[in-house]
Amino acid sequence: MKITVLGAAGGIGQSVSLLLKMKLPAGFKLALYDIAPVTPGIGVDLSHIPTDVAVKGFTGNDLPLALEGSNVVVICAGIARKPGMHRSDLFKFNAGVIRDLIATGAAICPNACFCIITNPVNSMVPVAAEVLKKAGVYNPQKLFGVTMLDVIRAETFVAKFLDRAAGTIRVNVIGGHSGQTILPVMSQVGGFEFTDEEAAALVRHIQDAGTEVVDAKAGNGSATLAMAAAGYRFINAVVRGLMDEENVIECAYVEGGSQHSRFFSQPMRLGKEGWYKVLPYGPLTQAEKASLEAMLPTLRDEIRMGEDFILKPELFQDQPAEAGKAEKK
Ligand SMILES: NC(=O)c1ccc[n+]([C@@H]2O[C@H](COP(=O)([O-])OP(=O)(O)OC[C@H]3O[C@@H](n4cnc5c(N)ncnc54)[C@H](O)[C@@H]3O)[C@@H](O)[C@H]2O)c1
Ligand SMILES: O=C(O)C[C@H](O)C(=O)O
Repeated sequence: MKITVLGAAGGIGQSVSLLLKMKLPAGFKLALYDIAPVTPGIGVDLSHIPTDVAVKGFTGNDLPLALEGSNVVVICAGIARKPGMHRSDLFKFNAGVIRDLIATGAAICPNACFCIITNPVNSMVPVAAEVLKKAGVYNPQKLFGVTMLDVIRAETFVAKFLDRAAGTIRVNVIGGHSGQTILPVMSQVGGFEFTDEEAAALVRHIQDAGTEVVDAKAGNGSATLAMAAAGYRFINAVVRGLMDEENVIECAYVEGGSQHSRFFSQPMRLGKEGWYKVLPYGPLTQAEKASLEAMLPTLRDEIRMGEDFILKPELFQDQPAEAGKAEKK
């Protein structure tokens, strides 16, 4: 099996590539691509780690070589937030990056699973879907927005709050990956009932965690290391599904599993052909139902923006590639 990381020279790209090189099963191939000319060197560097995962870095015009024969394509290419920015401020620049990378993926490895980390995830996945559709190769079961970072944050913060060992708590996070569209389902955390105030404080922390990192890094990027850990957990789940392991369940942002919006994040079973069954996340409390209803207009607008970028490109011609609004809480 072959995994390709696009944006592999970046903060997430290098860290997730290290995890993949160290943890993928023997016999796997790992291809790294980035426009940064250092990428072949990153491949050489990683190749000195004693695991039986063959790794090679590509740059420039060699994107097709990096994608050739790929089963899983991980995309973390593009720009990241600086303090004061909303994820949607990355839209125009990153939408162009996703459009071009996915177009090549559609031509070279149309049957791969495409896992999109690049922000704003809520809009980048619809961009990718429309490009794949135009190319006649769209399979909704193989296109994922990676929302796993919200899940690992939720699991970390809740375990700490409950004074439980890290890694012993499971939390589903539904919706999308920006501000109020991130909805951790606190009412379904096994074995504990939060008060409304406790649940609201934990939800706020999870929703604001990306901004917390952006502010703490003070202009030098956003989350990379926790994202790499989350990315590895998700890619590993996709791979285990492709290898026909049973009962592989994670949350991801996909098309076709929800009545709420065209794309929606929720728990799902992964298998030989990508995800194949979304799973219930349990009954929501009144407060959670209200939060879900409140997020839907934003989520649907962010989805429409991604679709329009491909279907109505004229709408975007006069916009600057990067604006600078404050992140909405
Ligand atoms: N889904 C999530 O939960 C999540 C979490 C953290 C960050 N992100 C997003 O991931 C993206 C990457 O973040 P980062 O911190 O690694 O950024 P980074 O700037 O460190 O790395 C981005 C890399 O992309 C490369 N790149 C740019 N255009 C490219 C292209 N056309 N082809 C190939 N490579 C290209 C750059 O050269 C750079 O190496 C950002 O959009 C960020 O907002 C998402
Ligand atoms: O917040 C960001 O811009 C990066 C990422 O989406 C995160 O949640 O950390």
